[in-house]
Amino acid sequence: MKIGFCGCGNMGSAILGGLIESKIVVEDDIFIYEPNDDNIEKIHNSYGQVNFLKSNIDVVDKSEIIFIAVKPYMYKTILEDIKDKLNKEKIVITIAPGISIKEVKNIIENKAKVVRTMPNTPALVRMGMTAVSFDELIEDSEKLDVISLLESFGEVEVINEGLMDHIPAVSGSSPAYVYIMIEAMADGAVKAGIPRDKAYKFAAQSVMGAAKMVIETGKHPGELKDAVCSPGGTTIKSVAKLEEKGFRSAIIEAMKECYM
Ligand SMILES: NC(=O)C1=CN([C@@H]2O[C@H](COP(=O)(O)OP(=O)(O)OC[C@H]3O[C@@H](n4cnc5c(N)ncnc54)[C@H](OP(=O)(O)O)[C@@H]3O)[C@@H](O)[C@H]2O)C=CC1
Ligand SMILES: O=C(O)[C@@H]1CCC=N1
Repeated sequence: MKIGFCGCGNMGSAILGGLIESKIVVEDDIFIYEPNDDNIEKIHNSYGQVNFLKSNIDVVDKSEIIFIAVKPYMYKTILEDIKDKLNKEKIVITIAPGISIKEVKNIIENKAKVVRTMPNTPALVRMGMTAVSFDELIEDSEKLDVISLLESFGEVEVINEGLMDHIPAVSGSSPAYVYIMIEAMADGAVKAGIPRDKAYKFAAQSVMGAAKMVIETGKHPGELKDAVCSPGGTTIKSVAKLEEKGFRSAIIEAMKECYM
């Protein structure tokens, strides 16, 4: 499978890293156009055999599946640039919030098949969460190929495109909320005298373990929370303080802001 990247910054590099680490694609079959020299250097230092090309058009020419990994406002220009190199054998994968399959198909004049996704940066460590919606023209075998590709860097859920605008809040953007929480937990630990490097480890490992408990036990998060709260113990005191400070509603309100 020949995979192209039109742009390869934070999210493109995370997908690239996941694809290469999972070995679903070899470096030699990856084609990238990326104008930022710092990003090129970083990618080159990690994955020396990937092919850097001179334009997005060259990337499309060489690739079967193409990730458009640029900022949303650049999509229109880039899709217009590449459209003459597209054909029905090629699949364009979008990763931007707020851009529908229909809009993309209109810009490229229906010349290729389109897959809309919302990934997240933990793809880099193959712990990504990707939502995917398909163009109606995509055949079942092509859907399976795309899903396998996306699964190489994490979990995948096929969803109705009508829900796609709500996915950044819960998975595309949500790693940022968790990083803030880990940072805050580490600051609290440092305040109490725990060395900073250890503080990050305690905080991050606890977040990862708690997430794994939700996924692997299938228990309701509230039940898992109750199991941590001993009567009259330490946890219920911090839980009460979180409720007093509006922890839950802060998250729900933040998610509303995320909606495009
Ligand atoms: N970051 C994230 O967690 C997530 C991002 N996304 C989506 O991914 C997309 C990319 O975001 P992100 O990776 O964060 O952004 P970045 O800015 O990190 O990456 C975009 C890259 O595209 C490069 N670029 C600029 N112009 C062109 C061009 N004409 N052709 C090709 N590449 C170009 C940029 O270079 P330069 O720096 O020089 O401008 C940059 O390196 C966005 O649509 C975003 O919404 C989706 C899910 C999660
Ligand atoms: O902040 C953004 O707009 C992108 C989309 C999801 C995560 N990052």
